[in-house]
Amino acid sequence: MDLVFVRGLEVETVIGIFEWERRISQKVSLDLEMATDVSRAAASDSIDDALDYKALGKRIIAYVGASEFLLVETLAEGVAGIVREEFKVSWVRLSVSKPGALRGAKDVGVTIERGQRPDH
Ligand SMILES: Nc1nc2c(c(=O)[nH]1)N=C([C@H](O)[C@@H](O)CO)CN2
Repeated sequence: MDLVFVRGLEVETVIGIFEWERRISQKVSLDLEMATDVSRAAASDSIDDALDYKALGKRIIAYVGASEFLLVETLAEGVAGIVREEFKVSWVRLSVSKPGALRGAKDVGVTIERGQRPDH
């Protein structure tokens, strides 16, 4: 199995369960790993045969930036759905973190996996 990954994708969005959080934007950071087979793209050297991380990143930035979820769980599920349905990805592992949301911790958040992970 091959992977295309995106690490540390930072987006400003409205997110959080507290009243003060509904009035501000906060930074979330996303890490994605997506199953793919890079051999066709490697053979053709064409972006048309590749899982385009630029197009994917732009779509996620637009989605996350416009969202107003309470929980990082809901945001993660929404992003995973877009990756799987719009970009035809069979398996994705996705972390959404909210840096600084917990005093004393560098990072908090969730990691989810969706879809069938291909055999190695
Ligand atoms: N499992 C979760 N726990 C918490 C979340 C969340 O989204 N998922 N959110 C909060 C607050 O919004 C917090 O981030 C504010 O600092 C608390 N726990």
